[in-house]
Amino acid sequence: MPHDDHVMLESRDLAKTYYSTEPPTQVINGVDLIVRKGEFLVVMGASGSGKSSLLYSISGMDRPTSGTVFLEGRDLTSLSDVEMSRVRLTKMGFIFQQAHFLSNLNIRDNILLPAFKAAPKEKDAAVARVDAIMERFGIAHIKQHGITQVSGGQLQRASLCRALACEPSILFADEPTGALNSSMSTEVMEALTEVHSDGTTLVMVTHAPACAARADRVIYLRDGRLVDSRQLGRWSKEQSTQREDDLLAWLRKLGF
Ligand SMILES: Nc1ncnc2c1ncn2[C@@H]1O[C@H](COP(=O)(O)OP(=O)(O)OP(=O)(O)O)[C@@H](O)[C@H]1O
Repeated sequence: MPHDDHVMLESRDLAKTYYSTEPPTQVINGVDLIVRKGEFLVVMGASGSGKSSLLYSISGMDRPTSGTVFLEGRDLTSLSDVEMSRVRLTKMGFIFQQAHFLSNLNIRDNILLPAFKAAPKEKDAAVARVDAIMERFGIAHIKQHGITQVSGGQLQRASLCRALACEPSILFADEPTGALNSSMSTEVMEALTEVHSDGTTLVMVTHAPACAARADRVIYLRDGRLVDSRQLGRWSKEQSTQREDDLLAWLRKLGF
């Protein structure tokens, strides 16, 4: 099938079974998904429905058991581990619930690490880029701080800066606000909304309807199957309450 230039990521008949359990657990079951360039897609579903497993399988953090994943038309499932690592480093950004920063490095050096690894000969350019990103997301003043000297919201904004340091085509976020209080959560969602407005494609797993309401589209998983999808269109602050109410009504119908 020829590649459609508007498609960033596509999975076809994706399945994932964990064989470490007895009996093996099939957690993703025949997921066909298309993420368009510039789209902000949210994955929702009950706990254990397979959201993180889907995110890991489509982002090359884990290998699906069967099916295919294409990033801008390139079959990721056929890549070697080394090739896949390179794609993750240069084309993808990741944010998790916890920051996973090194405690012996300050915030800025943590953010710089992947950029230095991706292009060791272009360190000056990486420093300039990272300084600009930190300025933009309001954390330039904590550059030299250790990771225990900043708030949870600042640390997640630092995670976002690290994820953006290599200018990824697509950003994957797994419960990025899961460990934050509501004001810090809003802070991080504001930053993600900005990243999306810049044109970055975003795929985010969340349990929080208020965070999901910022997406262009929400998909719903049940027992590893994609059972429904809701198009929300572009987020705007004025319509945020209405969007959240609509989304909640849809989620309740699905048994969320
Ligand atoms: N490495 C693993 N080995 C075995 N089983 C796993 C593994 N990772 C996840 N599972 C199981 O797969 C199922 C789906 O897990 P997953 O984390 O993808 O769901 P989720 O929807 O993201 O859940 P939550 O919302 O609680 O984070 C769960 O039953 C989980 O226990």
